[in-house]
Amino acid sequence: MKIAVPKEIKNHEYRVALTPTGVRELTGRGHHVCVESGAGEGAGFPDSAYQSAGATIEQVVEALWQHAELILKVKEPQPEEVARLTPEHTLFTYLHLAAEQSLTQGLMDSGATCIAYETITDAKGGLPLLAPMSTVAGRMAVQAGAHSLEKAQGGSGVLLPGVPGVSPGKVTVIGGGVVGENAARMALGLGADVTILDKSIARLEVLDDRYQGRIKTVYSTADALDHAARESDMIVGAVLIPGAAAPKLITRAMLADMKPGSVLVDVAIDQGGCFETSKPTTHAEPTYLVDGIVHYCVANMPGAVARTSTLGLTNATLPFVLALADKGWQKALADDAHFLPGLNVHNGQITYRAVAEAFGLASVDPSSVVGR
Ligand SMILES: NC(=O)C1=CN([C@@H]2O[C@H](COP(=O)(O)OP(=O)(O)OC[C@H]3O[C@@H](n4cnc5c(N)ncnc54)[C@H](O)[C@@H]3O)[C@@H](O)[C@H]2O)C=CC1
Ligand SMILES: CC(=O)C(=O)O
Ligand SMILES: [Mg+2]
Repeated sequence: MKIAVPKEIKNHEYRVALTPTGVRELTGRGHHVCVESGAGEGAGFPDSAYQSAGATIEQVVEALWQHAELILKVKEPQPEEVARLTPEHTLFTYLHLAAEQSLTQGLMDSGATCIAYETITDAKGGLPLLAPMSTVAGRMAVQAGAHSLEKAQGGSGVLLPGVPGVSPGKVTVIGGGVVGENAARMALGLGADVTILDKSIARLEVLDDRYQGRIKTVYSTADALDHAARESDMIVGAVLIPGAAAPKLITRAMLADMKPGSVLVDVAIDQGGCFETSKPTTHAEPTYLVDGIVHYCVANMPGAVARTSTLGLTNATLPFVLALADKGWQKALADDAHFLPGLNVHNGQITYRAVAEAFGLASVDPSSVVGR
């Protein structure tokens, strides 16, 4: 199969979808891999490393897309990339469509087959291609939030660990999944006073057992959210309803109850964000103020630590990439009930129900598309 790896073009996105190690696996099976010149540079992989692994290097981005059957990316396609997609392409990348109607429409109009990393499942009920980047984003959320608490960043001037004689800062994490647990772990390590809110009692039980009371767990209700807004120095938004738009849990009215200079870190921004006042920001300008509250809403947080993130992401994606290359998308998805929910758009139709529901559109069952 002809496989293409473009250089990512989103603001400050330095990850790459395939490492030279992955190229070696693919070329060893007889596939042809073409990498855009400089695609791996930001993650520490020069063109020469890809060439040594058997890839060809392409300087002209249009030619790279034109000759490809399978396109491997990291971030959702940007408008100029959507314009390059055709019905002959299979695209494998993060999509987060429920947050972006124009992208969804663009992918439908392209006729391409679009498979999202973030809706592939596993036998344990997890999201194995989202989890490594959620781990990174969760760990980064607290360092980004702690920096945002500094006065020069518009923050309240609270140091999360406190000092002897001064109480630590309070961190509330809404959603105790992969992002939430990793954020809480970092906040705990810094010495903050940490609380996790979740709708899942089963998940709160796991966290309570794992952290033996060092992290407080609270069932997420409107009252609990009000309390969190009043008391917290930092709130991390980490909820997910797979494939769907995030619920708005902290409203604009609640900002008035927060301490001035407190910080909201909305990691769930890639699914539209879980705070009413969130809007996507970039690494170039990561924060903004609303009613005196600092908002950090970067939608590609792991891109900033591209070396670690690329290695973590590609470890998880490689088995799926190999299946797509060896079998073609239809058989690869038909053979694997956990890979199948990755299919979001095919031949102009939405094949993931929560995405269609977000826009009041119809969806088709992915099984019917792959003949499963
Ligand atoms: N901004 C960025 O750079 C990145 C963002 N993310 C995003 O972070 C979000 C979280 O991802 P994961 O932790 O992997 O998901 P997860 O599925 O592991 O955890 C989500 C948790 O939210 C809980 N939840 C759902 N609705 C809730 C509600 N109303 N109140 C309280 N808890 C609720 C669930 O019970 C679950 O425990 C996703 O939107 C994901 O796409 C992930 C990686 C990078
Ligand atoms: C999950 C995601 O959107 C990211 O890693 O950028
Ligand atoms: Mg996005």
